[in-house]
Amino acid sequence: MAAVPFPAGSAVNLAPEASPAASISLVVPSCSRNLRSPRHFLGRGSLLHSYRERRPAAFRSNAARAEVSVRSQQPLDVTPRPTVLVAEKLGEAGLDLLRKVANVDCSYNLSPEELLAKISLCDAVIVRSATKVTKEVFEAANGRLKVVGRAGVGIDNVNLQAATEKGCLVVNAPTANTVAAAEHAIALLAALARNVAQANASVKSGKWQRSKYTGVSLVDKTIAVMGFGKVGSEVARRAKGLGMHVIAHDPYAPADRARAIGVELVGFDEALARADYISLHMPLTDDTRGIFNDETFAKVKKGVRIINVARGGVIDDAALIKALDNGTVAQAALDVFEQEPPAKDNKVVQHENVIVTPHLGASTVEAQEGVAVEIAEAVVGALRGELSATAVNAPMVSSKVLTELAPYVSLAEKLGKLAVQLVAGGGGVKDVTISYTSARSPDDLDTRLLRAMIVKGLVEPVSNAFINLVNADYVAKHRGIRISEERHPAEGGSTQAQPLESIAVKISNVESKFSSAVSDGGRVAVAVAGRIKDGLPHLSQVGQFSMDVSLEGSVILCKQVDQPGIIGKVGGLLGDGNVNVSFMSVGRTSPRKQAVMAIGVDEEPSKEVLHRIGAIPAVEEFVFLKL
Ligand SMILES: NC(=O)c1ccc[n+]([C@@H]2O[C@H](COP(=O)([O-])OP(=O)(O)OC[C@H]3O[C@@H](n4cnc5c(N)ncnc54)[C@H](O)[C@@H]3O)[C@@H](O)[C@H]2O)c1
Ligand SMILES: O=C(O)[C@H](O)COP(=O)(O)O
Repeated sequence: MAAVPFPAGSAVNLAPEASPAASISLVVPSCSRNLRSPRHFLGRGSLLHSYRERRPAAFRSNAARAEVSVRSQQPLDVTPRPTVLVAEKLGEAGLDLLRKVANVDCSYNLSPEELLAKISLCDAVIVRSATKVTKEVFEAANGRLKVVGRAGVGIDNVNLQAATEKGCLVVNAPTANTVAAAEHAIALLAALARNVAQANASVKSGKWQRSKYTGVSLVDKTIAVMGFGKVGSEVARRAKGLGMHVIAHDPYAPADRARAIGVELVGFDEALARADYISLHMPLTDDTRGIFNDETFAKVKKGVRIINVARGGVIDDAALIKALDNGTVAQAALDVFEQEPPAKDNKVVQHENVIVTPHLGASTVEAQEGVAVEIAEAVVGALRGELSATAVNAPMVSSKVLTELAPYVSLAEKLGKLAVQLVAGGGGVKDVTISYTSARSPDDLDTRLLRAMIVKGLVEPVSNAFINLVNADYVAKHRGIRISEERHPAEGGSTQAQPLESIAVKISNVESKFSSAVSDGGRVAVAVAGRIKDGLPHLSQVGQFSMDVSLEGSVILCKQVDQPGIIGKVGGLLGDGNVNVSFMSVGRTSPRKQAVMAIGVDEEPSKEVLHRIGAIPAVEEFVFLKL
């Protein structure tokens, strides 16, 4: 240990000298720094942070409120309440949850134009299946809309691509209406087999046609469940209870789940060929749109009965009419339609062998209560910046992983910010390599969050883009930034308990503003690395110079000829300029040769102070970097 002259009260920490990793650190005690919770890294850094930035007026009014509040000594709420538009009917329990944290605007049955007009005033919108959340809606939101909550399962009415591009999180309520949908499928199955709907209408019209409405039995018949997910599995269980043979087709369903319920998983064609009843439970996607078409109906058992509680678009209507007319399909029961509500003269709806319900699958009292709470919790969590377990367009990161990665999330963003500021003409970043040094096996280290935050750090300082976990990969790709990730085993000192020893960010094929940041044996690349020390992000490497600077406030990097008195001179100039130094570290190649000094500062030095630092004869180059 050696004393280094610096303002009184500083703690001094000298790392062992070695070349080129030697570093001398000066630790200036600072006020206590509370580690923010993971949700705040995500929230302030992504969702809520942007929400605040984009609402200066709201903040001005909050500042005014604060003043009044201080004078009158009333409790102060300085956080503006987000606005949640509830565009379709939602259960009271969900609305109550929302109202605790947000201004809730229940505007049902908006026309598309009315939705476009309202959306820029909303931080979140909650819809069911009737509201189309189109690309135009995301554009009209003007960056304010941060969450779309789908109070149900199917998200085919939300333009996910547009949501992702705008960094808008889409969450759904995937579990609360499962049983209701399965029960409705079974209700339609039984009604179809026993002509309940037609017979009911007939009796009410004064007729008594017993032989006309003779039905067919369910017991011992084969039902093919197409889409063996949540609803499909519940339908399968219930169909087995009715004494049916249940087969299922789902290219992605695990065989053990099917085995556990006693269901045989089969290929698409085999399901068609064997089924007396076909019940549809797959989502509407590009792959499933019109999957029941002329070709498909040519493969079914003649006289098959079809139940669709999934999505109308899965069946090609024209093909279904033909199949009904020629007896290939004996009957169909439909809860869902390509266009909802269907036109009055819709031929499928009007067909005598078709029974219909107006998209009632999820419409039970119990399901709607559950869905309302499920979606309200997801939207409130997302507005707080928490990652939702039901996120549709963002990686799901468990809360355990989130908690342990929290400090690294902040480090990652700061390293991205530092690296891009070292690039001369900041916009030309194309090749980025992220290196994670960890004692853990790659399977135990989820780096998606860190990669997203590095992209955020890289792109936001040099653009007006808003980046979060939802759109980081899209933005990087869109800007032609190639991100490669490397993992290196930790060399020592770090344990499995610690997720990472260090993170390094290297930008290749760029010119550096600060030549000492160049690494890669002289090839053009700027590189910085950092680690977590005492729970806080620290800069540990710039180019080939090792150092140890707490990454708070801003950083001055200064390359000089290593000689006595430089640290004092720079510190003195900063002190004269009323700039508080939080941390200082010197890394050098060998004594009295070149050194890179990193100085953490709480305030931004004036141009005059920076100029005077640059004018110190031993200083060869320096750069001021904002964090
Ligand atoms: N009518 C209603 O009110 C109502 C209510 C709830 C759900 N739904 C709809 O039912 C569908 C299923 O809901 P869920 O909660 O079971 O969803 P889920 O995601 O749990 O299940 C869907 C299953 O379909 C499978 N699948 C995907 N592509 C397939 C294909 N090409 N062939 C066969 N299977 C395929 C998936 O692997 C998955 O297992 C969704 O479209 C949903 O919108 C409708
Ligand atoms: O996908 C769903 O959850 C169902 O189709 C229910 O839709 P709904 O919320 O409009 O009833």
